[in-house]
Amino acid sequence: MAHQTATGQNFPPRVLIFPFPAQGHVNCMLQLAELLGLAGIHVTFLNTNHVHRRLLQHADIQARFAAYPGFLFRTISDGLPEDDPRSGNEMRYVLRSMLETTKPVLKDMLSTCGDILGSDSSPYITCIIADGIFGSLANELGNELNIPVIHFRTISACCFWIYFSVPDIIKAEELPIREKEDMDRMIRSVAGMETFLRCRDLPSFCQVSDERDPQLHLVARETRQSARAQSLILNTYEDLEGPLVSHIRTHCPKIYTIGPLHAHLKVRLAKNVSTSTYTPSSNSIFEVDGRCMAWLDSQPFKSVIYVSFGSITVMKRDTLMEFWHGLVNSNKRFLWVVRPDMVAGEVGNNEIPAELVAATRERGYLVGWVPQEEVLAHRAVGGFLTHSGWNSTLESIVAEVPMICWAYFADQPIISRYVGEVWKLGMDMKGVCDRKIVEKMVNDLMVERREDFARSTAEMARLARKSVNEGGSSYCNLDRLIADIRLTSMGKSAP
Ligand SMILES: O=c1ccn([C@@H]2O[C@H](COP(=O)(O)OP(=O)(O)O[C@H]3O[C@H](CO)[C@@H](O)[C@H](O)[C@H]3O)[C@@H](O)[C@H]2O)c(=O)[nH]1
Ligand SMILES: C[C@H]1CC[C@@H]2C(C(=O)O)=CO[C@@H](O)[C@@H]21
Repeated sequence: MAHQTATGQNFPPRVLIFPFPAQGHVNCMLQLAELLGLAGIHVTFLNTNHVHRRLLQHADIQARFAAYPGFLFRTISDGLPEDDPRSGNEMRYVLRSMLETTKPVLKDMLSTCGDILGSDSSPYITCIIADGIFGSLANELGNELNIPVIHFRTISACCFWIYFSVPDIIKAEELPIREKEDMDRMIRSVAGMETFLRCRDLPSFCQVSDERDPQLHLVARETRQSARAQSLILNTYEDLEGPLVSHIRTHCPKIYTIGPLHAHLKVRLAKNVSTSTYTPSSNSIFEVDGRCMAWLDSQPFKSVIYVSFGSITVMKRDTLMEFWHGLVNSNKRFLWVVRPDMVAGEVGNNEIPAELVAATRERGYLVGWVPQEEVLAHRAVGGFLTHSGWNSTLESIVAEVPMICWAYFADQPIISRYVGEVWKLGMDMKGVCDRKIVEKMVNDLMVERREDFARSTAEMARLARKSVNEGGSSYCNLDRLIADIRLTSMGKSAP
């Protein structure tokens, strides 16, 4: 369905997709972009210069997205110097910088979008799908320019709901957390989580000792902005987070749960005749090293624990060494992603003990970045030691791989609580890292409790597959989203 401008010309809808510039956000927003592209919607995907340069370097995005008529990549500055670290806790500064600098630039681009953000066949942005963490910025732009705004929040519904409930938690005097307080203290004021939410499970930005903490207020404020957007997209599925989504619906009535997006995309690509000749490939901003797949091929069935802490985590060398000793002492085979920028530079002894080197040579494999979906789907992988990023969690669920969760920051502590306590898909190590705990948990996951987890992971994966296949909740919700984008685009014309 095309929309008609004041001059009577017909153009297809054009959606501007604008992710926060981190792997976990860009990844699933590119998956959504591809799904919209498959439906014939024209997309302008707006990356920061930094992310776009890395995507061009490490992924085949240009060729892949050229298959979708009207698909455009455009870039914008994140306001930081090129050599800014953009990892670990520094990511908070990327967010701050963008909230401070992006709006006027983007407004300018949108006001002249016939040239900059559009193409001849669809010159105007008819709908904005912005990362929900840019909630206020997107809503303001939408209001000023009269463009409908949809938020896509790339975190789990459980984390979204806690951010949304921050005013209630403060009102109930359950935040802030006083110094030296018992982190096992229960938080009772988040609806639906009364029986299992402890201080230590709160997203890191909520674990504050001062209720005026700017980080706390930033995430709460941006999250609440989603109630003012036209609608909200979540990368989750009803059988996983339905009860939480119902709570969110009391404030944000129009929600599309369309995940797990990576599995959803696979289903829709397989159905599409014109794209069935190619398989979905990487959206990586790191160089993918696929050589570990041959190593996995030579390992026994479900014998390998896969270890990865995602794209942002930075840890001290001491923590890395605890993981390493724990993995080696578990006597299990391991495949471990150690990004070149993952270990915080520390002066000191950089020598690796001989027993670790020998054991790693015998039954381990260290690599800078892997094709994670393929790794998790490999028959040799029997467990995942993860930082509990939301994409990794969904990928593990779909692959039926049980998890050990070591949370680093942001939404990860609440995801790890859900994995361990609610969904029973693995064990929650939280932020503690001790070689004895690593060794014990790896053995529990891979041996002692293997059968229990095999049942729960198989069931949750079955429900995930059901949701993204024809007739499933995520499948139907995506169709609804596409229809709504077409409808709201009608009548939208030049700015
Ligand atoms: O060697 C690797 C390691 C990871 N990945 C992929 O990288 C993505 C990582 O995403 P995620 O697991 O969500 O972790 P982060 O990169 O840490 O993502 C950020 O964004 C997520 C979505 O908002 C949040 O849930 C996280 O807490 C936040 O840190 C996943 O798709 C992985 O498949 C690879 O392809 N190869
Ligand atoms: C650096 C973090 C700021 C917020 C982002 C986020 C979110 O709540 O949307 C989750 O984790 C991090 O990627 C982002």
